[in-house]
Amino acid sequence: MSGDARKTAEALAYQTGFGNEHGSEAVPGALPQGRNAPQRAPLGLYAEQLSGTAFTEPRAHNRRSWLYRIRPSAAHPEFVRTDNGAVRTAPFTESVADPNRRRWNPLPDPAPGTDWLAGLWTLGGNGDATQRTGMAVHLYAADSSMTDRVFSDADGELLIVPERGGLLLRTEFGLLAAGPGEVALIPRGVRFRVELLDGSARGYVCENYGAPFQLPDLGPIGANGLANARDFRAPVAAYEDVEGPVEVVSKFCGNLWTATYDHSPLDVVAWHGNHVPYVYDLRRFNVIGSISYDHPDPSIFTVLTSPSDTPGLAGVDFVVFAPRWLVGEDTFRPPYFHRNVMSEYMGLIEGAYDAKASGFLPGGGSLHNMMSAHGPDRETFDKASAAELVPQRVDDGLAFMFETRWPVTATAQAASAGHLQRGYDDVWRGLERHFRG
Ligand SMILES: O=C(O)Cc1cc(O)ccc1O
Ligand SMILES: [Fe+2]
Repeated sequence: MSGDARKTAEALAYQTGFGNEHGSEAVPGALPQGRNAPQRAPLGLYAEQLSGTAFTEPRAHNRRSWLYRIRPSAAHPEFVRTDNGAVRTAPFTESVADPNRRRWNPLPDPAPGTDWLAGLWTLGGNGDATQRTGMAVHLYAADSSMTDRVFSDADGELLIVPERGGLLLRTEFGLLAAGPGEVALIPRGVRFRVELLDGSARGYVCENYGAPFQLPDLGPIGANGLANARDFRAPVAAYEDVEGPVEVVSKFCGNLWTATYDHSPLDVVAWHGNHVPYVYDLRRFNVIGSISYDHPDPSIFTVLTSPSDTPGLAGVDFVVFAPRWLVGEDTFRPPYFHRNVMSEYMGLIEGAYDAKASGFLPGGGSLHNMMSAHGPDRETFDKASAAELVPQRVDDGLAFMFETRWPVTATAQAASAGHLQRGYDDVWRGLERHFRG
């Protein structure tokens, strides 16, 4: 995008807090006071509710916003099917679920003229979007801004994890900028356009079909810690008053549908509510870990969780491995060998990850499915077993994990991708026998 977009991103204003009632008006007086739906909304605007949860869900989980817009969203022609590109949706039936450990290199560069939506490429997932359960892992690689088109996803919310290149997200609620090291959360159904701040962009997306992401409970940690609510930033209202054809692409039950509006649907002049997009800087994560011995389970690094109907069992957790100190005494400090009933997709935003000496690349990813054995590679094991246990700062990388209760089935394109690494099993080859009876 132009330098103008960069300047816009730098000048962005935000309001802070996760899950609270935000409100904003781009024009003074546009936001009704004391009621949601006055007989005539201020300034001739149309009032419209956007519900992210059922009307009747418990107050603590209820998500909805009221939008005050130039035209109601209902004023549109028929949606028709359009090419799904490389976007796939659960249930994933193209291939069988595979117990093998898998690792991918970054996506190849996109063809010139690929925008964020055209550059979305589904790796796999689980559940069923029509049942609002499960999740999908997507990657994106783009070299162009979306122009004259916007996207929204009825199938789930989108957690966007940039790895390269800043994104300017123009949403119904206003503007957000997210670059590498930050994440953006776009709630189900919210319309947005992605503009590139650095000429090209690459990253990951967790599409969460299930309950909206929330902050994890803190239990004995106390009232503060992990991702602090006040570090989430929501936009302030900013609207486009554009007459002319704008394509609205909507993902609905696994397919992309398109309708051409005669105006920009990013025409919300004021809004209030808690079904809102956010940006969060992962470097603000308050990392908590062991100050005595042993390597804690990575749940201690949970940024956001999508709960299921079983307490403690997440449809998907978003977990970050942020810079931290390791001080464990008589402890094997990197991630341990393990087999996990949960399935783990990992990505790398920059640098390296402390369980893998090589081969796990920024922009790449690994999939360790339900019960598949994994952990430190041989080189990491050998090094960490012999390391002198002085306090050690781990700050040479930023990795993350989408951890989900169901196995992840890869799409056909992921299972046969040219960038799928061959011989990943070999990283655990040569782990020597030390037991002498
Ligand atoms: O597999 C991984 O690298 C993720 C992970 C990290 C950790 O610190 C403990 C368990 C775990 O699954
Ligand atoms: Fe793991």
